[in-house]
Amino acid sequence: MKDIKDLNEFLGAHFLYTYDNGWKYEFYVKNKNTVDYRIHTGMVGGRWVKDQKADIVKITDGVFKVCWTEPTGTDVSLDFVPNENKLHGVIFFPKWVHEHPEITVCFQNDFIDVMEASRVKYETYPKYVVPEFGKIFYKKNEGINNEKVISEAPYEGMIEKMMSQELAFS
Ligand SMILES: C=Cc1ccc(O)c(O)c1
Repeated sequence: MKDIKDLNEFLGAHFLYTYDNGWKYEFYVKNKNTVDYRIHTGMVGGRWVKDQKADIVKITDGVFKVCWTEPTGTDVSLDFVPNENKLHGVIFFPKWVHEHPEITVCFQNDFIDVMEASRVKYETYPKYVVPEFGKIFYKKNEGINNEKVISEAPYEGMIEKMMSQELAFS
């Protein structure tokens, strides 16, 4: 991906990054109000989501904010600085996700009813807030509404496989 400046260049971006706490995430900016993501490692490693509605804006040249609230009650705010291969993310987990992360480790789209029932059944407060810087180690524009970018569950070795395929095709 070349250096980008405007929102239209951010749409379609596909990123892999590692937060400073070691958590590895994959993120696809599917279109102007939708994201897909996969969580490779961390408290909810194994979770993946398609078609999450989000607010996506340009803050200034080359700096973009993406934020949303999830069916679990988790709120997320991400600031991407792709030209510097970095981001800052804040995840606001409800108490229940911190205490029962395994309930959310699934393809969420097939379990929206479980997420909504859990957020009613279990406690929300105090929230578990995780603010972290992260380093982007892969970035590519895949075009908008590309269903192939995030299309299967994360598994051990997936990132290494993706990176080796990328090298082979570059
Ligand atoms: C909880 C979802 C999510 C997705 C992508 C990220 O980078 C996050 O920090 C959280």
